[in-house]
Amino acid sequence: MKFTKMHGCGNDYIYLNGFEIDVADPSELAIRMSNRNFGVGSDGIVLILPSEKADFRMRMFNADGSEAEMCGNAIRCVGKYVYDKKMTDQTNITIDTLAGVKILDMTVEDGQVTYAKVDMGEPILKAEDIPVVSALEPVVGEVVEALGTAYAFTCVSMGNPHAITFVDDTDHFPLEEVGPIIEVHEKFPRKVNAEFVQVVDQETLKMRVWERGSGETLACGTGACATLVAGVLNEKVGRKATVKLLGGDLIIEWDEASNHVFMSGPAVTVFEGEWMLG
Ligand SMILES: N[C@H](CCC[C@H](N)C(=O)O)C(=O)O
Repeated sequence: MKFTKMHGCGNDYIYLNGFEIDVADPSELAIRMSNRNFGVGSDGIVLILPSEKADFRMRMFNADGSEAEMCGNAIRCVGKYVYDKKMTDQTNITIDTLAGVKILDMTVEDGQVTYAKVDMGEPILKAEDIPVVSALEPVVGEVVEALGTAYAFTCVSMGNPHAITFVDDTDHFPLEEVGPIIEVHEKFPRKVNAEFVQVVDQETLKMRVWERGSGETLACGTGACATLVAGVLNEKVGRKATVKLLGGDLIIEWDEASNHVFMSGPAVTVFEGEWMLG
């Protein structure tokens, strides 16, 4: 089975063409292909599929096999995939996801997509829709304890759940210890992606992320969007900022008039491969 390895800011996935192959159990396949020793190695897999509602549809599975509602870094790569492989000749396309239909505006250089701006839709702020067990509305300052420390989280969904807290120094934050505890905390009925954010200035945030189902990744597109929203709700940043991640930078804007969040960032194809393990 052919696959394409791509990444957005180092958040790397394996892309499978659902127009050509049929994957019987994508959850099980995600676990095997994502394994960095016995498989290809990735943060998960992404299926590119036909759609009745949009130009294409995507399904995304984390490294643990769980299916996520949406993936920001992956959707930019899906746009690149379908354009570069001439499945479309349009640079403005729509992609259906479990979080709804998203609109991409792609940049082409030398005949290939290098960058995309994605309309990620409106942030979801009601506790029950995120979901998070909280009496707060919006959920700003929900305290969650981990290893004896009380963290004040702001919770936002971009179709998938995020919990954001602000720290002094992301480079030296014990993410490997704290992240897994927050991910599965009882306050998050569908688990959560946990973002740890350092404010550099009114237009710049540094973020590390412990992703639901994948652990620490080098970047999280939906997480960067949720982080910007949390930054605005906490009056720490303006409505447009650069989110600096371990794997690269994303430009995020929460447009006041439309209430939509826009994410801009790169998409890279690393290699094409052949999966031999069934
Ligand atoms: N782990 C996430 C899905 C991938 C999100 C992230 N990689 C992105 O770029 O948005 C979740 O279970 O909600």
